[in-house]
Amino acid sequence: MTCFIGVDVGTGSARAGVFDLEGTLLASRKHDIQMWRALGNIAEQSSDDIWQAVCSCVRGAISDAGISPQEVRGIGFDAACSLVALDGDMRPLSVSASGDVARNVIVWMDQRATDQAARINAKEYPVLEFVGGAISPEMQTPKLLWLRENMPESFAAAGQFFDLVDYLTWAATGSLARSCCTVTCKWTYLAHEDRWDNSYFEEIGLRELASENFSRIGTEIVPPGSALAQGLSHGAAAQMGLLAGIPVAAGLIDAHAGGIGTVGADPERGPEATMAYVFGTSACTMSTSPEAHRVPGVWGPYYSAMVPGMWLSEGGQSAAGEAIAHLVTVHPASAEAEAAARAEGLSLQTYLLRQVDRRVSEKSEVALLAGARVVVPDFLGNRAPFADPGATGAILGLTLSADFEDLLATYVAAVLGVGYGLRQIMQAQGQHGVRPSTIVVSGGAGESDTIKQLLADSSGFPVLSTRSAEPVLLGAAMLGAVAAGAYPTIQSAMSAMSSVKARFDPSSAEILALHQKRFEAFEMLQKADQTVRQAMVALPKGSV
Ligand SMILES: Nc1ncnc2c1ncn2[C@@H]1O[C@H](COP(=O)(O)OP(=O)(O)O)[C@@H](O)[C@H]1O
Ligand SMILES: O=C(CO)[C@@H](O)[C@@H](O)COP(=O)(O)O
Repeated sequence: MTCFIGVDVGTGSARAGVFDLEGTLLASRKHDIQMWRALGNIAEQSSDDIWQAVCSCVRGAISDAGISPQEVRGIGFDAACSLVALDGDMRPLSVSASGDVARNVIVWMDQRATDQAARINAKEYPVLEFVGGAISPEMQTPKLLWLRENMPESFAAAGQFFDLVDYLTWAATGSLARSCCTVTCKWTYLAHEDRWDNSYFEEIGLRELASENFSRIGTEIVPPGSALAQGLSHGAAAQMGLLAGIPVAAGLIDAHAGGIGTVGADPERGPEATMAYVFGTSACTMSTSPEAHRVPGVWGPYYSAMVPGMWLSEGGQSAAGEAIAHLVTVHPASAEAEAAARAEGLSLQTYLLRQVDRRVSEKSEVALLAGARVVVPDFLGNRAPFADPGATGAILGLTLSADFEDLLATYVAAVLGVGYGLRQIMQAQGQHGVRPSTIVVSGGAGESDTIKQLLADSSGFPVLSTRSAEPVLLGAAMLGAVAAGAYPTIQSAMSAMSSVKARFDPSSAEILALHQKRFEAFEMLQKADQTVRQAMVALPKGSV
């Protein structure tokens, strides 16, 4: 048999899947990864912990698939866009105020660099035109500047700074090559001109990186799917239970792997008409077009960062699945629901979804269970379309009810809030020429048909699901298949390995009218958040 392995490292877990040449999933494994959180939206991880989780998943998936290591012909990686620091001997280098060497990863959602991002955005650097008009504190150059300013010894001692997926491919092969996807989307590399912008680094305060010719952040920039070095190293092969020398592909950011794993599923429409919605801890909208579109607040346009040769516009919601998880966990009925979920061997969210399904005859009627509760899930700021990292979450329609039905109302309202955020991004993109006609969903929070119907109704766009239950992992495996030469291009792997399974059209006019009203309430509440925050800034320090 000819098999490919896809590895996906999200915010909360690492997963590995074994796929055949047609993209059928033979087996997968998941392993949670550790995260340290602290006040001020600090979020740190350990690259060693992540690597161990990856190796354990790969070993487990091969064993579950019942295949021999000889049958694995290629391996591809994707990961959330966290920043990894290694010292001159390529060992973990702490990025943490705790000094703990294990904490050498600044997670993408960490907002320590908010001031640095604001200072960068106060000037009109040309590179900002290729990140939606404003750099986000989630991206790497503000984070590097934070390190330079707050931990100068660590900054100086660093041997390499990697985006997480480039770290993983280095750990697998020893190659220091960076994927064009990571450096373009998160590090301000200008892929359409094949260059870094020296003056940007010199002016923002990262002069050293430019004067060393970018040797610590990437000098060899390669397309995703390129075969790296001599393939899997002996050391990595032993840890994964694979053969040394298997082709290893340059990787993708996780959202982009979700895009590759889904947007080719409908070959008649093509990637341009189909937008990927990758709904996990965060949510990302991935739209491609042959020409560059500048959409304020939507990241990009990024050249060749997802589908080769196409421009990418990337909208996002920093807290999506995470916002839903947060709200249901803090609800008074959560302990009771957790216990019931545990008894059925389900996660709390899956249990709630099953309970919701039991209460309606049509999926679209689930929206009625939210009653007058409206949620704005901007708990980690608003990534798109407002590029406002200071935005906060809001909830309307609270009463003294604290029972299970009230928890279900909060759950449904939170899912719909994510859907209305998606609708706002679609509207903003549409005004600037990015107009996909359907949305294809991937990610752990978007797996169920009920959620897909709610997304179709709340956004107003038809939603597709793919045959693969694990499209993000599939996207990573496609990279492995391309690196192995099983497919000549990513596009050919996309159309051969994925296909559409089902379509969810927006529901009846009556249901859509309900969503229109709820969307208007959502926007009112979001506006109130902006107004209140502006008022708070005017108050004397310490009074709030
Ligand atoms: N039924 C559900 N309803 C809502 N959210 C869900 C559901 N199932 C999982 N999630 C959310 O999906 C997220 C995990 O998705 P996943 O794609 O694995 O994330 P990541 O790749 O970011 O680690 C979590 O935030 C979890 O709370
Ligand atoms: O920022 C990006 C994509 O650009 C993601 O890596 C980030 O949102 C994290 O994604 P997940 O929520 O872990 O799937």
